[in-house]
Amino acid sequence: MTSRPILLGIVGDSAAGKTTLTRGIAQVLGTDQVTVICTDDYHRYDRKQRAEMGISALHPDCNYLDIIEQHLSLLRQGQPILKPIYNHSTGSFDAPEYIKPSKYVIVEGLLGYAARGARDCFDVKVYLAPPESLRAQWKIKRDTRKRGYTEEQVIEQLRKRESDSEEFIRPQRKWSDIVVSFYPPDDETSEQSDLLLNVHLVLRPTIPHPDFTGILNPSKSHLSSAIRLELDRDMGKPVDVLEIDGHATDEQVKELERLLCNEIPYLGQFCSLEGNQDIGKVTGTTGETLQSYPLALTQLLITYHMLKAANIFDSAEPSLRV
Ligand SMILES: Nc1ncnc2c1ncn2[C@@H]1O[C@H](COP(=O)(O)OP(=O)(O)OP(=O)(O)O)[C@@H](O)[C@H]1O
Ligand SMILES: O=C(CO)[C@H](O)[C@H](O)COP(=O)(O)O
Repeated sequence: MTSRPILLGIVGDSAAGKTTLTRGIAQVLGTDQVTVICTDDYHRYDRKQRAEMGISALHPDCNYLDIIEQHLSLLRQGQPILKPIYNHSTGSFDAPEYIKPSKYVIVEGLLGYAARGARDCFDVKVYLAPPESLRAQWKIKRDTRKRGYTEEQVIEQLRKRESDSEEFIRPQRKWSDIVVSFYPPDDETSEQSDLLLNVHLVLRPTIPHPDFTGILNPSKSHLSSAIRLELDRDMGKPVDVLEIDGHATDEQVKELERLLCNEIPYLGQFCSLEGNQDIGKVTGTTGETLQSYPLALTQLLITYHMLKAANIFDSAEPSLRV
């Protein structure tokens, strides 16, 4: 088993779903085994300074990318870091904290793949790319409920940041091993459809993915109404695409979970239909907690890659989680 920490990158624009995805993966791996770092902590300027300078948090010049590179490299070697803290409530910085990496380190944020030295530190790289209309809906909901903004302020911020999103955030998609896009069926964007979101997973051949070819077996044709494996192109490069629809039945989800867990039985105990209560959880429109199968399966797939990178192949025992 690999003794250094395993690093997972989760990159995407603001409110693309990084924290939501991270939470479920950390639960599967064991929260005591996971260190989560958010690269918002490496903003160079506080909120007031950014407003005065007319620079957005998405701009590389607005972030200490060199310190991110250095810290990721230290974490990968198992060394501790003194991490800054950006406080989203006050818009300024708190005293830094001393962080020792656990067995797994999840680094989520806006610009994780912008510098080569940083992206080379990751064992698994994920990029989140929901349709912009859905991201705007998520951002309005999150920023008005949890970050004290009005809806008008969030819409204006999205408008002002669009050019930086296009120039600095979206190009990072090309460095990822997996592109995750949750999307509403039939272009429907009503909040009620959150639980029924489909997921489109781009699987680049930059890491070895689980053997999903069972899906193509004629004996599994009943899966195709909700689960499909296809060949496509992403940013001009050939890729496999796994589609999981929000309306997948328990039986279809179980079959996909079996394929996923075939190589790593340890993962089996976290399958969403085998009694796991935590994976795939999302907060619904009125604050209630709901479970999404496409989200659960996405979290399982990414966890599969973390365990593979750690070289845990077939243990059913949490005791292996050193
Ligand atoms: N897969 C999903 N299904 C349903 N809703 C989701 C999903 N992912 C995210 N959301 C919604 O979007 C909101 C924003 O997501 P989240 O906080 O995970 O984004 P983020 O990328 O971490 O944002 P930031 O970088 O701005 O901190 C969540 O509060 C949740 O309501
Ligand atoms: O894009 C963001 C990532 O969450 C934030 O907007 C960024 O961190 C700046 O924060 P604030 O809204 O506190 O000024």
